[in-house]
Amino acid sequence: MYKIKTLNNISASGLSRLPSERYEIVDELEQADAVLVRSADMHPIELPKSVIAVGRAGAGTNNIPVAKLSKQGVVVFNAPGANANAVKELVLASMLISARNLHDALSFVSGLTADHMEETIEAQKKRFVGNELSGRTLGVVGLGAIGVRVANAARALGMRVIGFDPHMTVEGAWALSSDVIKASGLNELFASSDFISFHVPLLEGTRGLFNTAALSVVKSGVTLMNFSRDGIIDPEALKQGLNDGRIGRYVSDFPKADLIKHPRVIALPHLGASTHEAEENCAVMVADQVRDYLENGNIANSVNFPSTRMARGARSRICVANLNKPNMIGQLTHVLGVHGINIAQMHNASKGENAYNLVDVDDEVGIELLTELRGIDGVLSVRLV
Ligand SMILES: NC(=O)C1=CN([C@@H]2O[C@H](COP(=O)(O)OP(=O)(O)OC[C@H]3O[C@@H](n4cnc5c(N)ncnc54)[C@H](O)[C@@H]3O)[C@@H](O)[C@H]2O)C=CC1
Ligand SMILES: O=C(O)CCC(=O)C(=O)O
Repeated sequence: MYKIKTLNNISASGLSRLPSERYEIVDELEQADAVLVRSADMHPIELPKSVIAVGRAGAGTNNIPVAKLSKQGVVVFNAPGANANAVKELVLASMLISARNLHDALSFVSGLTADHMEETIEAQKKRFVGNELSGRTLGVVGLGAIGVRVANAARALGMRVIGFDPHMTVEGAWALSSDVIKASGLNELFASSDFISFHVPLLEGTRGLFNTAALSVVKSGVTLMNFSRDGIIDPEALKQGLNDGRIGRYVSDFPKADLIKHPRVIALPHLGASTHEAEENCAVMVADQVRDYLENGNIANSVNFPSTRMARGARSRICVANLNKPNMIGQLTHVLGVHGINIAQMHNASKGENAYNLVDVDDEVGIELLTELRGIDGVLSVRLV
């Protein structure tokens, strides 16, 4: 029986992919083989040795100590693109809310009384006159699963779209509307946009991507949309821009106590991926991936280990995670040879500092062999499935 611990609400459709004859959702982390998580902060959590996989039912993995888990051979999965449409739709909503002053208009109406209501509305509506999106420029920072969808949807609304992503994938480039202008750098994007939307992961290189230097080049009154992570926007630059009006609106999915009441701020409670569809898509994708890893050792959409898949072709499968350094395969196969084990089929792949091997064998595999494999310098984990 595999034991799964959930650290957040995981959609029932996802959990139903783990059949109850073979899977149990447990209360105690100490018993778990795998963890399913959304936004819970896992940095302070010490995972027990029993946990071999973490499935993030979402895109961002900055809430997970990925580098530390890699050293323990724990495979971290996410669900790339599974919630991208939900975020795209909220970005479109936030552009419309900002451009038509809907946030202020709604609170104006909710403060009205029945007395002279119609006259008051007709007299006051000029306070909320807005702009149309068509013809305005949207800058998209990060053209991955979400950014590409946002850029294409904005083009369909008649906007001019300029994008920046130094590491764009070939798939992303194929999916992006050919009308989207490629910015030569962030400054060009910042200087020419009426709306700027951020869709990058929070990494050391993206922390404070929007800072005082960026503020000095933006168009006055620009709308910033942050559905990425709080750390992407430098707090001092943000406050300065909001107070002097260079930032006309800041729409954020990551509210900060000192800014939630600021008249130029529209703060949402991290709602980007909160649709039934996205929650289901993410949970199903990540549950399937974790299941295939637990049962077959296959890896798909891991952020720390390479995608590695091999159809089952023999009696037993040995799964070895190791550091990506010379002579690891030589040492593994040597140990198998010493134990008289013939390899039926084998697959090796690497990703950054880590590598992973699936080794199918027809002979019986004893505990001594597994212990010897675990003893090889650079081996992170060994499993028999
Ligand atoms: N508000 C919410 O509920 C949600 C927020 N997110 C956030 O959005 C982020 C992006 O999500 P996806 O588009 O699904 O991820 P993705 O991995 O498909 O796309 C991220 C893109 O950012 C690009 N990038 C990285 N560094 C960059 C830089 N310095 N400048 C420009 N581009 C850069 C990458 O090349 C990649 O194409 C996630 O990491 C997460 O933090 C994602 C889903 C829901
Ligand atoms: O699960 C959620 O609601 C958060 C989604 C998110 O931020 C992400 O996928 O990166």
